[in-house]
Amino acid sequence: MEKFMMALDQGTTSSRAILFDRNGEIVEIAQREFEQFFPQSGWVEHDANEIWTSITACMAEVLRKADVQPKQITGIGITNQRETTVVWDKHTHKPIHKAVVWQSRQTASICKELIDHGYQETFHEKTGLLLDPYFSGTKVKWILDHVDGAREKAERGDLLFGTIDTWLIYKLTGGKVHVTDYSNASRTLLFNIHELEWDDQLLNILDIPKTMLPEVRSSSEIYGETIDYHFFGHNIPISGVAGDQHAALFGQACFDEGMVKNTYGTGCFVLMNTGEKAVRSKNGLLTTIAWGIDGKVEYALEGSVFVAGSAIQWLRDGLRMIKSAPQSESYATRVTSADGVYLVPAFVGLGTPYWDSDARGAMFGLTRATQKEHVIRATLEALAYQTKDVVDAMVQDSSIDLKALRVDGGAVKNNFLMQFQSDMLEVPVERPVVNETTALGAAYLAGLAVGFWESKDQIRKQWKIDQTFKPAMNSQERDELYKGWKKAVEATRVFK
Ligand SMILES: Nc1ncnc2c1ncn2[C@@H]1O[C@H](COP(=O)(O)OP(=O)(O)O)[C@@H](O)[C@H]1O
Ligand SMILES: O=P(O)(O)OC[C@H](O)CO
Repeated sequence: MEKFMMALDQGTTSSRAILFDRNGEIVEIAQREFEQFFPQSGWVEHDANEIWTSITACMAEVLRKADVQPKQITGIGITNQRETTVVWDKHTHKPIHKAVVWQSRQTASICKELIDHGYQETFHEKTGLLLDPYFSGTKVKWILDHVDGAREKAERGDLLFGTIDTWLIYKLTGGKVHVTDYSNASRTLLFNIHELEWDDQLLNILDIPKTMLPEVRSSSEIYGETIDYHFFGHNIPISGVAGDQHAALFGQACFDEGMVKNTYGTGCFVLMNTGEKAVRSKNGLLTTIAWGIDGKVEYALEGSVFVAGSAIQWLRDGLRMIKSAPQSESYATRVTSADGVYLVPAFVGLGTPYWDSDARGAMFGLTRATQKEHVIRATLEALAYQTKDVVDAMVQDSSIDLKALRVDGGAVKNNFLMQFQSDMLEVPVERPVVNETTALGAAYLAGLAVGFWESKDQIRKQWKIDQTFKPAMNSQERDELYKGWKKAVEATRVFK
């Protein structure tokens, strides 16, 4: 009987269940979108129960579509939108508030207060992160401060906290297992990434009881089994967990120090493997745990760009210049340049390396000759410029020269973007055959723990290139274009 691994990829806008075979190839996919809640300007929330039901629906659907029985699933790997925060009652298993999503800015004033108290350095030193509403710690505090009676319940030990991986494992195991992995813990602002434990000082500052926190485990081991009624009478081991960007780094087989991947989805997330060294950034990068496996953790440097593919959605839904995201490519290639137009998509502020949450989007260089083709091209180019900003910071911080960039995510189908990216970075851009690298990474982590795959070497061999884009632009043109981008970003930041 043929066996498979199942990956659950719980993303910001949709949930997916994907079956992989032993070659790391996709057998079947099921996907469900779920509702986004925007209760106030800048706030983003999800219904954690809807996330759970979307996942169980995907699990059932993928088995049905592939005509695969639960007993053919050797293990489950979970990967998730990171930082998004759920707090639930451990007796009823019910969330006490909507999940506060990573994009949500509702804890901006908590962060500002902590910065004013001079805590930035303490948090940065211990967690590798910044005091920004992006991370979970201040979201947990916000829920405890805002939900009636929550703090008393938390202090009595009745509430549990989890990122989405933790929430899904808890539900899949019928409330038996409350765990997370190193990669997800390293995004909470509560975890000491050097000592590898929850940090009492940070918990005190944020007033979060330790009893709420999950146990932190490696990214590849058996955490527990699904209870049988979720799986039609069969218990399946859950054996791999990683945050989605970390799983993508793993799925791209970036196992060696200096290897870099960029995922072009809603945002762009660039991660560089820095091996067993936690490199401290001087340029606004985050230091994060890539994964824990084989008894040790490895680290990564990360640059987070908040708006990337969502700028293409804005061209489609906001400006109505295109009918679909792929159409952006044909418009962009109808002109030979953006003709001096720059679009800075700082719609929710700027992430790495600027960390300017007050910046807002802007367009520069317009003339009477500007056409929509130029605007569309400038928007695609902005994804590549933002990536270059991050990669330049990474090279400086790590003193490692970039040899190639491995890419994945929805927007990498855009050949114009990939070529322009290679031109800007002056290195080959490598697009793999399997674009669902995040899910593949989770499947690999889970598969290694249950012997479905033998070793990282085997995985390395399974990684295959679909297309390599090589730099073709002359250096003077490139430097001039990039100089214009830098000027545009500066001007954007002045206008607030
Ligand atoms: N051909 C394309 N060119 C440019 N952008 C694209 C293209 N296809 C998809 N996208 C963008 O990619 C994003 C979807 O990628 P995906 O990896 O599914 O994102 P996420 O996991 O963040 O939801 C969308 O924001 C969409 O605008
Ligand atoms: O759900 P995605 O793919 O947009 O990823 C979200 C990131 O994990 C946020 O840090």
